[in-house]
Amino acid sequence: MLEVNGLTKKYGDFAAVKDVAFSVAKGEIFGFLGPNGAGKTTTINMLTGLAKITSGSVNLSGIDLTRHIKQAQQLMGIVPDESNLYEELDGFENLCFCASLYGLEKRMREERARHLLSQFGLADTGKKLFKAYSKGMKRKLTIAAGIIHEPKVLFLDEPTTGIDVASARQIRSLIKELNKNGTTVFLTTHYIEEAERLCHRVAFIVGGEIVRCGTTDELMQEAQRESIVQFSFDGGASKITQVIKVEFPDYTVEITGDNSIRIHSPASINLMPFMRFFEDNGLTVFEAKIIRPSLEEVFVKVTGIEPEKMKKEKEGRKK
Ligand SMILES: Nc1ncnc2c1ncn2[C@@H]1O[C@H](COP(=O)(O)OP(=O)(O)OP(=O)(O)O)[C@@H](O)[C@H]1O
Repeated sequence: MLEVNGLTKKYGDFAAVKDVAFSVAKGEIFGFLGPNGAGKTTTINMLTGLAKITSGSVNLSGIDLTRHIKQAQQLMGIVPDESNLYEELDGFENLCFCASLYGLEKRMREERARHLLSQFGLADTGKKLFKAYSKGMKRKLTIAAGIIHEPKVLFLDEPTTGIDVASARQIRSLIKELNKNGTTVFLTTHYIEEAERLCHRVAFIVGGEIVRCGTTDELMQEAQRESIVQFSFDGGASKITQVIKVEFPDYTVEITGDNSIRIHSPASINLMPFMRFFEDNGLTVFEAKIIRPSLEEVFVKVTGIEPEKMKKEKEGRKK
């Protein structure tokens, strides 16, 4: 759906985005994750025709963006981080106006506007002026406006930054729903949990460069230095630990609760011998869970950037 090669943006001598390459498949949610000033907005602006490309190529569904931007924009929904809607129009009017820009006829645009207001939980506020909306409501209406013409690809710049937790959760599930219904999504975020929960594939961007790119599973494998399995069972953990250490001397055993332990190994762990062992010792296993590293661990390992710092910087700036 989207093929990007050698994408570069220079402001004078300063390269904000350097030789970036990636592709997004149809039906994917692809995320750009990075700290302040990493080049996320600059990239999304180039991909959507809002900023001039210094060099490189972008191909959207077979259309060369540098040559046919208007044609490509028909396929795009664009949701900037700062809303571009009109303060003096109400919710319904804003949506109808956006629909008219895409050439939808009156009956169709009113139908779409009503449908979207209801889908985004804004049906009661359709007659309220945009300037009277809360931040969360503003963001939701801006997203609704971005999909008024049912785009094939939706570009979202920091969709949940600076809004309340409940609205952010609602927006994430709306994005998932849109994606389930066939919309390909490209988003930027500085929230690691958001990238982990929402995206099929993620690129880490730092200093204008992609430093890693892959599915969340692929990225996590990199931080996986050992295999870990957690067993929960109906017996005392400390007592059985001594026996396990004798029976399985090659594994490290860690007590994680009164009735749970973790087995660590540099190689992959075969569960069956452990299940048999618990059974032979008269214990019932409730759960055997493979413990994986989080995307946060991977991000810190690859970039050396502390996620909390990244979040605080951003939240501070938005206030
Ligand atoms: N118009 C401009 N002129 C000069 N430099 C710019 C301009 N716009 C952005 N930059 C610089 O380009 C770099 C990337 O900025 P960009 O806004 O793309 O980062 P970002 O990852 O979106 O950051 P944030 O999360 O803070 O929005 C930054 O160093 C920024 O200062």
